[in-house]
Amino acid sequence: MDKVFVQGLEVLTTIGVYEWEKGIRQKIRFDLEMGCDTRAAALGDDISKAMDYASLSKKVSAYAEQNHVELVETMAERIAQLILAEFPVQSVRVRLTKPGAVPNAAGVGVEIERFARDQAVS
Ligand SMILES: Nc1nc2c(c(=O)[nH]1)N=C([C@H](O)[C@@H](O)CO)CN2
Repeated sequence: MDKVFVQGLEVLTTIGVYEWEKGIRQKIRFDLEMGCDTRAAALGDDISKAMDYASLSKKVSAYAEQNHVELVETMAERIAQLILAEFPVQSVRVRLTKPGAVPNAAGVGVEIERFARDQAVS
């Protein structure tokens, strides 16, 4: 499977389980990997047939800035669902890092992978 990726996308948001975290904004970092067929875009050299990583980055940043949750798991899941719903991808891997959240650790976080084929149809 071809992959389009976004590495190290940083967003400031309110995220955390502790009371002191609910009144501040903290940096989180996304590493995103989208499984999709890149051949049509490559063949036509055509952005309209591509999984546009610039547009995807904008949407992910806006969502994460504007929506406040407690757990990194919740944010990662919602971002995965947003990408599956709005972009032509077969799979998405979301790695969310919260740098500096734990003393003496460079980062903590979660990585999930979700598949379009597993989404419910309505
Ligand atoms: N599995 C998780 N553990 C913890 C989370 C989390 O989101 N998922 N969050 C916290 C706190 O918000 C922490 O980041 C503050 O330092 C603790 N454990």
